Amino acid sequence: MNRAVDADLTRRLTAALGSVQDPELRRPITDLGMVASAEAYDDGSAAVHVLLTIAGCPLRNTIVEDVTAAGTGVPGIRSVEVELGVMTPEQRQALKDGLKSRVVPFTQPNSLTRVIGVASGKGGVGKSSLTVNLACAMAADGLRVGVIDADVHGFSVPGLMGITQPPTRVDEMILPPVAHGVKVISIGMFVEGNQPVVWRGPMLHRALEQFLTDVHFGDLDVLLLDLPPGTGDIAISVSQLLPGSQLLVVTTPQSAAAEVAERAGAVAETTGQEVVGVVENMSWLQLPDGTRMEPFGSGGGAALAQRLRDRLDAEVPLLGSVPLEPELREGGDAGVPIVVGRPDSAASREIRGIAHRLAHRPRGLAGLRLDVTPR
Ligand SMILES: Nc1ncnc2c1ncn2[C@@H]1O[C@H](COP(=O)(O)OP(=O)(O)OP(=O)(O)O)[C@@H](O)[C@H]1O
Repeated sequence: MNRAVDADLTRRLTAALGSVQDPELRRPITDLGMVASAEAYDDGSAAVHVLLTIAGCPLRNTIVEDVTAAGTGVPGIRSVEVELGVMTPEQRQALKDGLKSRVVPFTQPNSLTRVIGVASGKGGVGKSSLTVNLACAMAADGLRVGVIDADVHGFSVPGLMGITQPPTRVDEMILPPVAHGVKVISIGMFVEGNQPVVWRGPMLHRALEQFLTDVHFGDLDVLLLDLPPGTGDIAISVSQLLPGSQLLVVTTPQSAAAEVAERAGAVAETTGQEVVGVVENMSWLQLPDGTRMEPFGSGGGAALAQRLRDRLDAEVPLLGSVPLEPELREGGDAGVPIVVGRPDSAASREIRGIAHRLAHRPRGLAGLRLDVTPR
């Protein structure tokens, strides 16, 4: 057959499969290792290989129907071929072990932690710098805050926070180092020196899952995730592992950057996540004579918020615009975020305002598990 894999459609298919639950185990089939492969093609067809736990699974028809319905529910996919296989004894054992240990505390019905993924369309717009500064500002405000550096290919959070010590291990549990009142975990704490991480989708998913299950953050008010730039596998994993999480989108005032960031925000359309707001970074530079220079133009943040509002049909505010300040970069290089080292600077004041608005924005119910039974 003359068809080619469509990567974007495949991501949407994978995200959609996260909504299919195994009828008996009541967990997403993607979490249970039941999806051996899933591919969507440029002719609108898709193929999903599902591994059943046992050969004569009585609920196989339900699974096939649910997978087909989830797949054909993705705009652009017209048909889904479902191939059924059976798990090997090893795969079944892994599933059983996983069911025992894999509990993500932040998705439990009684969890009060607000989880916010910080996303951007492309690299270098200041996503990581804003993540750590927002975290420090919230911690200074008395909130219990954790940060997961999910930008596994370009981890930078430990450096920005000045963390050099490795996490402490207690048996299976990992205790995150604390800096400036914030608990931080990063893949950078587990690799030797400055080695690049060359993991692909499933390993990234597993790494993130391990951070969420094995790292003991204790009770948190807010958990921020520094996501990799773009709309890759991690964004999908986050929505699957943390279905109630929200997204904060960072852009520069440049219109091209805002357009690219719109795609990152639009991932929310597929995953059903709430976009909690937009932050514009590098908005202006204050010159010594007091005038403002706008090296990256203006209006990108407001335009992006408007486009996301139209696209998602939801309220998406521009939460703030942070100026370009050399001290912000210097603070990052020194491991002392600017809100800690230079709290009176214009950038610090703006970031504190954003942190405040973010922490006090009412949390939507999208993706939350409610303890009610519909009649
Ligand atoms: N408002 C600002 N003023 C001055 N420098 C800034 C500002 N925001 C970010 N920077 C600097 O810009 C560079 C890129 O920022 P950062 O690493 O936070 O971006 P990023 O979007 O997380 O990039 P990546 O996704 O590639 O890691 C850094 O050197 C940082 O210090």
